[in-house]
Amino acid sequence: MKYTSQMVAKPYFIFALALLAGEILFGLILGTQYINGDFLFPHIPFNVARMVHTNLLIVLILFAFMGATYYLVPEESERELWSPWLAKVTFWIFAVVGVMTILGYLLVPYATLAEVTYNSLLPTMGREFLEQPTITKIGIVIVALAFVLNVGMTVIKGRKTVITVVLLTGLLGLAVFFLFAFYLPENLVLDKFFWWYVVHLWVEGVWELILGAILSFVLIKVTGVDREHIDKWLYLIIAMTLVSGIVGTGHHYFYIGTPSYWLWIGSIASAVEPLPFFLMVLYAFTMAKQRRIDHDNKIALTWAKGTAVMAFLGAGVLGFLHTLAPVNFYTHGTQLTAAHGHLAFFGAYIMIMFTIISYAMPIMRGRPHGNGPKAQSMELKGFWMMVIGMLGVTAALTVAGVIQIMLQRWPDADALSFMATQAEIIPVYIVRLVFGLVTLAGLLAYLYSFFVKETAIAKA
Ligand code: HEM
Ligand code: HEM
Ligand SMILES: [Fe+2]
Repeated sequence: MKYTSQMVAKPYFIFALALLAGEILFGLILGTQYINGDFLFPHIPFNVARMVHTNLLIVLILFAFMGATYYLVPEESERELWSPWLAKVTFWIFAVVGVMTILGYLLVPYATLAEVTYNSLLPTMGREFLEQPTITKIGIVIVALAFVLNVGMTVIKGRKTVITVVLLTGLLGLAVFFLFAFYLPENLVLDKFFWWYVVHLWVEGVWELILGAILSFVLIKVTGVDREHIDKWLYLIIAMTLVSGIVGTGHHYFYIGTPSYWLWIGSIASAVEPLPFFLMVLYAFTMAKQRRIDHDNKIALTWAKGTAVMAFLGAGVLGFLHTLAPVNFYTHGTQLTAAHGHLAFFGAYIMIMFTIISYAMPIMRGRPHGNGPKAQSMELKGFWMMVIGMLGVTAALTVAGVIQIMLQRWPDADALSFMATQAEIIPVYIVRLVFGLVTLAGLLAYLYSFFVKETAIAKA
């Protein structure tokens, strides 16, 4: 490791992985409740489990982004982090606030939680992904400000690279767009309109910049390809992202009470959105092919290539599937949406976390050449089990979505109700649950790889 302050990334990565285990566990609870609605009722009702599942997902990604940033920014800027102390303090603030919030969801009825946290003073609660009590949201803003300050000062005082500039732009965007979480108009259409400013402009806008920057950092390190080469690709990818992704927000404004011009704008702009994801696949594989060095950490490159492919499948292919207005008319809010949501989040943002951890963690543990072959082979098992597990979950949800549309949405007369339709799909939900268990087994194999001991001749 070049700079000692890079070590602050470690607790962020470890905590993110712990949260991931919790997230998947709650996914399995939800998946079981789809088959038996009374499972764990009244202790953990579906709506609470769902909130915990999705909130853990968002928070763990934020921890992973922060860890990745703290690791790569000193190395890119060629100087120590501006304030390692601040990075440690914000870790603990964020971790405590996060854990308290999740416990709040689980232990107190949501309405009571809103009451005791004075949601009435500044109402922000009650919307998907943004369920956090207002005080938690304020905590997130404080942590984000301290984080951006710390990283910003490091970048400004050090060497500026395309990677750090793109990363910082993405992080600033993340913080700015989160402010829309504090705006809760009474009008439901306006509420939804601005809700997407957070949700869409994060995952299909500024987070993609963060994704591109982290991917580029790891690719430079493990392939040894010239920085100039990497920079050109990164510019192209982020330009395509911003051109398509910002106006592409329109694909959420089709049938929610917004003007009808969004049907055209949203369809056309978002149809271009798969392009940057496709470029990422070309990018990762071209860099791997043109590599100048054979890094011993093979598995990190596997994760990098895997991220590009799975993000393209989840966001690009499954996103495009329902992004044109006439199609979305039938698919909106069905299991097809959930299929896309799962593979896109996993492929892009969970896998990029594994990519950077796979590269950085061995170095932070005193193994500059990566883990030994035994640990890497165990990690590879985890890779494939998680990838197959999530592809299976997604495939099952896609089938479930098609059945749902045919029974509930398509017929003009005799359409089944929502609940009657769900009852028909139960066999498919059993398949989903099985693949969910494969995903969990994959995560356990992955975590186990951290504890694999190498025999003496391991490093040839
Ligand atoms: C890292 C892996 C996972 C990620 C990234 C993930 C992501 C998500 C996301 C984004 C949503 C919200 C979907 C939407 O609003 O359309 C969601 C909901 C859900 N997830 Fe997951 N999930 C993961 C693992 C799992 C697993 C393993 C299962 C079960 C086997 C599962 C079951 C569910 C269920 C049942 C819902 C609620 C869907 C509904 O409201 O009908 N998830 N998950
Ligand atoms: C990594 C990037 C992406 C992530 C993490 C992501 C995630 C999600 C999630 C979780 C939802 C469900 C939100 C909700 O209603 O609760 C959603 C909806 C949607 N996404 Fe994505 N997405 C990504 C990229 C894309 C791309 C590139 C496209 C288009 C090409 C796209 C098209 C859509 C559409 C049309 C919907 C609305 C579905 C509906 O009407 O029910 N997404 N996305
Ligand atoms: Fe979107």
